[in-house]
Amino acid sequence: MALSNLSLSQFRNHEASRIAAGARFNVIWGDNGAGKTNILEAISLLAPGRGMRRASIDQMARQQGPGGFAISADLAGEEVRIGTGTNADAPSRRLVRVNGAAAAATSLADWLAVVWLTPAMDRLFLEGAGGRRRFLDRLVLALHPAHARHAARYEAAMRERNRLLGETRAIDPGWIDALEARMAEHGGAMAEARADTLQALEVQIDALADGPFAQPTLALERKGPVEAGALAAALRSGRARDRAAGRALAGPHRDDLIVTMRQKAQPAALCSTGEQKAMLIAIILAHADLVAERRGSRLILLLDEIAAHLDPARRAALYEQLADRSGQVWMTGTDAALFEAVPLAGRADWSVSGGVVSGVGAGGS
Ligand SMILES: Nc1ncnc2c1ncn2[C@@H]1O[C@H](COP(=O)(O)OP(=O)(O)OP(=O)(O)O)[C@@H](O)[C@H]1O
Repeated sequence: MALSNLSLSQFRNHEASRIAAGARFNVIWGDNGAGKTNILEAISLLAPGRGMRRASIDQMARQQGPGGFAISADLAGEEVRIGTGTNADAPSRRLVRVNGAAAAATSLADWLAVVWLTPAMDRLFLEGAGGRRRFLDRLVLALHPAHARHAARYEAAMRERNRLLGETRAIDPGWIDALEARMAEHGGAMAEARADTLQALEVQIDALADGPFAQPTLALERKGPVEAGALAAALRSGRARDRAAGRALAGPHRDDLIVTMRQKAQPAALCSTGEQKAMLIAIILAHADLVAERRGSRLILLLDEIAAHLDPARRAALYEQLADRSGQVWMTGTDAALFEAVPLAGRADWSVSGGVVSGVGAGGS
């Protein structure tokens, strides 16, 4: 599975970019601000969620354009075209189409899995749990496409419960019971999918042992019970506390992914930037193996500025490891020389300047 015929129309600084993507590697280079990351962000929007920048959708249409934007791509070998975007008259409303028919954004996970590493993730282990949870959920989604639907329903029920608990007028307790039952059902499914993913990842990480990348150990820190019945009971008994806090204090929306470097038995936050990045790379390589084993080659990897913080030996090792796996990889950087060691088979290179993309042949040849 790979994206082909990627099209960006009025998206960020791209007026109309068409990319006849390489089946394995797409290497994008250009100066700062050229529009490289914008291409990866566009691809990330072909998956459920807010995309790799978590930007608000109404900032994405090209400022100098007519309003609204469109992104689409063919799924090679599937005769399916997926697309997303907005209309000028409703700039905050994300529309999704599969083969021309309107679809829910969560349904995109049925088609392909998109996982990314971005420079902002250099701080993943140093900042709050939200970023780590989102990273984990991206990995989970690739194995459990229904995770997006469960998360969306869980969050909708939680928001409604938070609102009701904040009301000063008397609320029918049956209404809150129903919302808690919904949170417990979908939250239980989320917890199960996360636990399954972590367990399976651990096995794949073991199999990577002695590779060039630091070995991470993954664990989940939870706030509250996991099993649906116990979660429902915890929500019920926690109403007064949650009312005072203004939000639900127990549930999978507060899970945290805890990463430790095996070799040094050291929390990721204490490791060097390069070691942290190496652990993230080990996780995504192990994850790529897992996805290939369970779902075939449905993975699209977006590696923004991937060469930063990697010495030439680790860079070469990464390209070699990626070449040994299936799935399509998109990489960006400011300098073509950073990608010399990327294999030429299935590779296409693109130079970007001022939002205009030019194909330059594999390896710049
Ligand atoms: N809605 C928009 N309309 C027009 N241009 C936009 C919009 N949003 C962002 N841009 C422009 O896109 C450019 C940034 O593109 P992008 O982030 O893809 O850069 P990049 O090539 O990855 O650069 P770097 O190497 O610095 O990360 C900036 O010039 C920014 O002004």
